[in-house]
Amino acid sequence: MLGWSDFFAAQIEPSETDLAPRRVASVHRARIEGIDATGPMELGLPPNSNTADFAVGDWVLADPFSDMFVRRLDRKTVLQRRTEGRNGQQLAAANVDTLFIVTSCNADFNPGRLERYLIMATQAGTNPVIVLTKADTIADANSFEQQAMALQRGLPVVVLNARSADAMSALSPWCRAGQTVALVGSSGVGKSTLVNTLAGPAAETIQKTGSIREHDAKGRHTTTARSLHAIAGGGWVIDTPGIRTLYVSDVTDGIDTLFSEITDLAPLCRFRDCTHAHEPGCAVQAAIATGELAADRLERWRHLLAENRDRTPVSSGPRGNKIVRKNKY
Ligand SMILES: Nc1nc2c(ncn2[C@@H]2O[C@H](COP(=O)(O)OP(=O)(O)OP(=O)(O)O)[C@@H](O)[C@H]2O)c(=O)[nH]1
Ligand SMILES: [Zn+2]
Repeated sequence: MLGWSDFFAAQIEPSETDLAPRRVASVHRARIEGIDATGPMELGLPPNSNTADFAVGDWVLADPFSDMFVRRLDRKTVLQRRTEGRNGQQLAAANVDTLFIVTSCNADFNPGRLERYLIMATQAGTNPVIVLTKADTIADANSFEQQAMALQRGLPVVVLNARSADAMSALSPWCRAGQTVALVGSSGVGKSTLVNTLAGPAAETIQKTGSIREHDAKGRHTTTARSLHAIAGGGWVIDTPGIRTLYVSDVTDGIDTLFSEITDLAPLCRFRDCTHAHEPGCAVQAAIATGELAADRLERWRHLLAENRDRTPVSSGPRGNKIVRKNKY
């Protein structure tokens, strides 16, 4: 239910069996909303807690009667976005199994941008899937599909018309019971259309029963939108504004995975610290000379490495978002 799995169940201590697991459905400045099999509820937070420590998709343990928050469970995956503020990272979504990287069969298609999304997905610990929308608007989507497949080894690529009923079945392998998906991509590529297709009638039901009416600090009535939606068949889709566009920083592992054909060649270079730029005996340059590796691919690898170096704070501690950080509760 709700994406609960052994990974989370195993974290519950014997003393915690009376507590209720709840999933974070939306995060606001002063409060968070949870959801369980019985429906949505507001989660009570201890004084001085910071809602920025929570992400949509988090699993928490709460008192089943008061809905008081007790403890957040370790995350399986976490998607973060870089910000100018405080510690430079903002939580976008947690426990996302599959990230649909959405682009369309037109001018939006940009290998460089897709590579950034792929890096981010790997870094967060989620499985990327490229979703190519608007296949119905061109005669042959094959060249887009081929280009997308060339981006990373073993990368699933789905070509579809987001507005057709087939879109649901095309994406269903990643939306099974207990699975959580999220979508990223630029404006207008069809993310909302896909969320509607996936969450469809279920989203409306939740929206109807779920919109919590309450008083904000000034005593006004506010209604808030949920960011976690049920998919027919038991999966969940996270759709928060914060997750729709994300940036690259501190992503060395993701870059290595994305450019594995370059990473694999590096040990064959004469110099161990070869930059693959001008050194003699460079296996990467040799692969470019034979046409085995595309020169623009190496160029983008170099660019992303440099960008990552510039943007990653030196004192950032253990690398990667994948590492479950000790939380303060
Ligand atoms: N023909 C066709 N139209 C599509 C397809 N996917 C989306 N559209 C249309 O493209 C427009 C933009 O789609 P949205 O779903 O709003 O795009 P979005 O990614 O959510 O955009 P933002 O909300 O700005 O991030 C809408 O008019 C959709 O109906 C598709 O596969 N084929
Ligand atoms: Zn080299």
